[in-house]
Amino acid sequence: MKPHVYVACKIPDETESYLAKHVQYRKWEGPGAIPYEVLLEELAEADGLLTSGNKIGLELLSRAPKLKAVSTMSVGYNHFDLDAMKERGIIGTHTPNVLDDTVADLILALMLAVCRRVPELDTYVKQGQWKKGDNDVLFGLDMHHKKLGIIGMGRIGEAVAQRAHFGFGMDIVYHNRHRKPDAEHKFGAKYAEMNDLLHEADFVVLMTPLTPQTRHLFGRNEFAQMKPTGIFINASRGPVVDEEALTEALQQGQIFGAGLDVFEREPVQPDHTLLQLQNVVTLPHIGSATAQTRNDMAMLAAENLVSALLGADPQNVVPELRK
Ligand SMILES: NC(=O)c1ccc[n+]([C@@H]2O[C@H](COP(=O)([O-])OP(=O)(O)OC[C@H]3O[C@@H](n4cnc5c(N)ncnc54)[C@H](O)[C@@H]3O)[C@@H](O)[C@H]2O)c1
Ligand SMILES: O=C(O)[C@H](O)CO
Repeated sequence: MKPHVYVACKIPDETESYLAKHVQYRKWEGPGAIPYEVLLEELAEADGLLTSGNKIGLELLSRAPKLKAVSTMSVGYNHFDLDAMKERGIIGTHTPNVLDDTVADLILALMLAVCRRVPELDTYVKQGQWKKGDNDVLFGLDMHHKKLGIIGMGRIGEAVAQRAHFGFGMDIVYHNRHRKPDAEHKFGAKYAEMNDLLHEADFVVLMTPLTPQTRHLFGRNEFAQMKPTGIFINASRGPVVDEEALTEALQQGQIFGAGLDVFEREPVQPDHTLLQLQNVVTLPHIGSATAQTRNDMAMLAAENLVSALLGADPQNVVPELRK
C-alpha cells in the first residue's frame, strides 16, 4: 500500500506527477489558504503532509494519529513546533539551497530600490510631477563601494555578500551565531559584534531565522545605533523586528529608509503605518517567488516527503530534528 499524503499548498503539475508515482495523495484545491479545520479533518488518515507554512503544533499532531513526516516547501521552519514534533518522532524537512540565489537577487533589488528611491520616483513620473529644474530633491544614496552589514551570514546571507562584494565593490561586515571563516576568505567579510556592525554599516541586511532567540532581535536600541543615512532590509521573518521601533526610526529620520519583504502579521493591512511612509519599500513576502525556483522548491519538498515515508534518508531534515 502506498502511503497517504495530504498536499496543503499549491504545487506544479510536474510535482504532482512525481507524487502520484510514489504515494496516494489528496490536495487542497483552494481558493486561498486551507482553513485550519479542513486541514485537521484531512490529516485524520494521512501519513505525510506537504505544506508551505501551516502551524505544526500539538493540536494538529493530536488530530493526525498516523502522521510520520511533514515536509515544508520553504527553507524557514518557524511554523514547526520542534518539541512537539520531536516528542512524536515526526520527520520534519525543509528546502534549503535551491532558493538562495533567487532570494539574494530580491534583497539586492530592495537595497537598490530604497537607496535610489525607485518606487517613489516611478510614482513621481507617472503622476506627471516631472518638471524641468527639479533635481536635488530627487537625489538618492549610492550603493556601490559602501559598507554592507549582514546579520545572519548563512546560505542566503552569503549569496547576498557575494553579489554585493563582487558586483558593487561593497565591503562586507557580518554578525552571526558562529564565525564563518569561509565567507571571510571569499568576500573579505569581517566579523563584528552587533553594535559595532550597526555603527559602521551603510546597509544592514537581516537574514537570521525566526527563533525564540531572534524574536524582536531588532528594536529601538538597534535602530538608534544605525547611521542617519543607514538603510535597513528585512527579508527574514517579520517578528525578528519590532515594527513599532522601525516605524519610529523611519518617522524620526534615525535611518534613511527600509526595504521589507516580511511583516510581523501577514498579509500586512493596507492601513499599517509603515505602508504610509515614503521611505519604505514593501513586498508581499515574495523572496523565493520565481516560477523556476518555486518549481524547484516544490519538487525538493516532494522528494523529501517521499524519502521520509518510504524509509530512505531524506536529505533535508531540519537540524533540530536530525537523529
Ligand atoms: N523572504 C523570503 O521569501 C525568504 C526566503 C527564504 C528564507 N527566508 C528566511 O531567511 C532565513 C535564513 O535562510 P538561510 O537559508 O540563509 O538560513 P541559514 O540557516 O543558512 O542562515 C541563517 C544564519 O543565521 C544565523 N543565526 C541564527 N540565529 C542567530 C542569532 N541569534 N544571531 C546571529 N545570527 C544568527 C545562523 O548561524 C545562520 O548562519 C530563513 O530561516 C527564512 O526565515 C525568507
Ligand atoms: O522560508 C522560505 O522559504 C520563504 O520565506 C518562503 O516561505
